[in-house]
Amino acid sequence: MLLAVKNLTKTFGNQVAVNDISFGIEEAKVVGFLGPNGAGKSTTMKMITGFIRPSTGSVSIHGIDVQEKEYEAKRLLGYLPENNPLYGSMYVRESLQYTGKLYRLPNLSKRIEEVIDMVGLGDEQQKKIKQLSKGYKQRLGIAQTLLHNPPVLILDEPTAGLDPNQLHEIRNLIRLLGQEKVVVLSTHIMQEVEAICQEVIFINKGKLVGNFSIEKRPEMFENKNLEQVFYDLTK
Ligand SMILES: Nc1ncnc2c1ncn2[C@@H]1O[C@H](COP(=O)(O)OP(=O)(O)OP(=O)(O)O)[C@@H](O)[C@H]1O
Repeated sequence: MLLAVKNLTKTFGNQVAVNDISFGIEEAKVVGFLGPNGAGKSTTMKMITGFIRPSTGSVSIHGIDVQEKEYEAKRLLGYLPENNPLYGSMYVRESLQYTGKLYRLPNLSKRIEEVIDMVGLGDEQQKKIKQLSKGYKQRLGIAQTLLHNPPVLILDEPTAGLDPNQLHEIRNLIRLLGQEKVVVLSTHIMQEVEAICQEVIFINKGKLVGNFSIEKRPEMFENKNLEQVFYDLTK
């Protein structure tokens, strides 16, 4: 199993933000992680990536437990948090060098060239991060998640706030990445899910309420579109 999430629960005080969520992903694909505001998506993603500890439950990547073997597991994961924090005063390349050094990557310059090319940052690579538009900041965020070439990517709202052209390009990139990696992404745009995801996971009020392949939607939900399915599963 590339990604196995078992009985994950997170409580904050007396609020249960994530309530006994389990799922597994066996092969490279793009999986949409969907649910209303406050459903527990970001909290689940933070637990998957070892960013916060679950109250109970476990996550493993390629069989490596994220809590027990944090550093080993993190090498297999790329994480783009919501509102990805970046150092505005760093240059684009400098920030990739910094991330690459944290991972102690060999042949770092060559790898930086590759990811700059992959995410389409070429024309902006000489700039300082604070000079980049939102779309290019997202591209840099994705470049950072790709640098160590992990088999699992967790992307929290990677297309939020992008213009239509940037949306198109970032979606194409995610689709391409999904051919060789597990990509779990959260989004509120159902058209985006139809366009790039092979599987969806719905959560509502901290609980998993649906997990199915996009292909099966018509037969499972009487030809309802994904927005109607979203409404039915989370109302
Ligand atoms: N550090 C925290 N302390 C207390 N409550 C928190 C904390 N982080 C999240 N929560 C609560 O947990 C619940 C789930 O939040 P989460 O951010 O995971 O939802 P989400 O599905 O990602 O929402 P959105 O779509 O709005 O980003 C919310 O009620 C939120 O207020």
